[in-house]
Amino acid sequence: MSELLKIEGLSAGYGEAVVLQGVSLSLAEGETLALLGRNGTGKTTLINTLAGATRQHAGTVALGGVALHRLPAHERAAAGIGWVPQERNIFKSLTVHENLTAVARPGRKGATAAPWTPDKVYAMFPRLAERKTNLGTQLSGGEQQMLAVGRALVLNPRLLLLDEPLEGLAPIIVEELLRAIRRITREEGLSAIIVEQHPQAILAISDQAAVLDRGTVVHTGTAASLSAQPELLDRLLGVAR
Ligand SMILES: Nc1ncnc2c1ncn2[C@@H]1O[C@H](COP(=O)(O)OP(=O)(O)OP(=O)(O)O)[C@@H](O)[C@H]1O
Repeated sequence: MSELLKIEGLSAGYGEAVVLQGVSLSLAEGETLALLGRNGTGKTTLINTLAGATRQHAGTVALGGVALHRLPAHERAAAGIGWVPQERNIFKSLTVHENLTAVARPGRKGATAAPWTPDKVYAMFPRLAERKTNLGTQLSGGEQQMLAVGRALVLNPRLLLLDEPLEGLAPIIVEELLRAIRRITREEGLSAIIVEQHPQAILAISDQAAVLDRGTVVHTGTAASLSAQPELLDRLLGVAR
């Protein structure tokens, strides 16, 4: 499998504050990475850095051979980044359909799966199809999250970044989103990095896992092997047993 993402010696933060220090990670095309760690260990900062929303102090990030770290944030969607931030950031004054059509980009050359269009998003999330003409303000938290994921998909990204996509959602919606994420990554073959507080649910649908602690990578390996070692997982996440 060819390498899609290569992060080397990455240090980044906010203003003069350095949060990530010497982070190196790689991800193969078509794989999903579960990015885990206790609160405040730098997971969101890493996702935001890939999206170009932090200050990068050192290191390189290559996406499909393109030097992502040299691109301003507004050029990263064209380079292949589909970002679903923790705050969702949907356009609340636009309808569901307008949210999707406002950002849609054509599919990528050479992509094997059919390109993501608003209709393909509606087929994935029938709840959104029912709410096509509703404004962002009229959506539940789960519907907003589905729309945020859909909006990243219609960019036809090479790498989907999901920052705590299940946070604060009712169990039934969590199940629906997990099924959709599995379809997007497994059946559609889209590469993704998923930050989550529910490690087992995410490890079950990921290929690789990385754990951050105080802004550095303290563990990398396959998701299956970390999932099979609950004591190691608890230790890495600082959970008392
Ligand atoms: N906008 C910001 N300005 C300055 N410091 C920040 C900012 N956002 C986060 N930090 C700091 O960066 C560190 C890492 O935070 P980050 O949000 O990346 O962690 P996290 O692992 O995603 O945690 P959580 O699970 O709580 O979201 C924390 O010490 C936090 O206080």
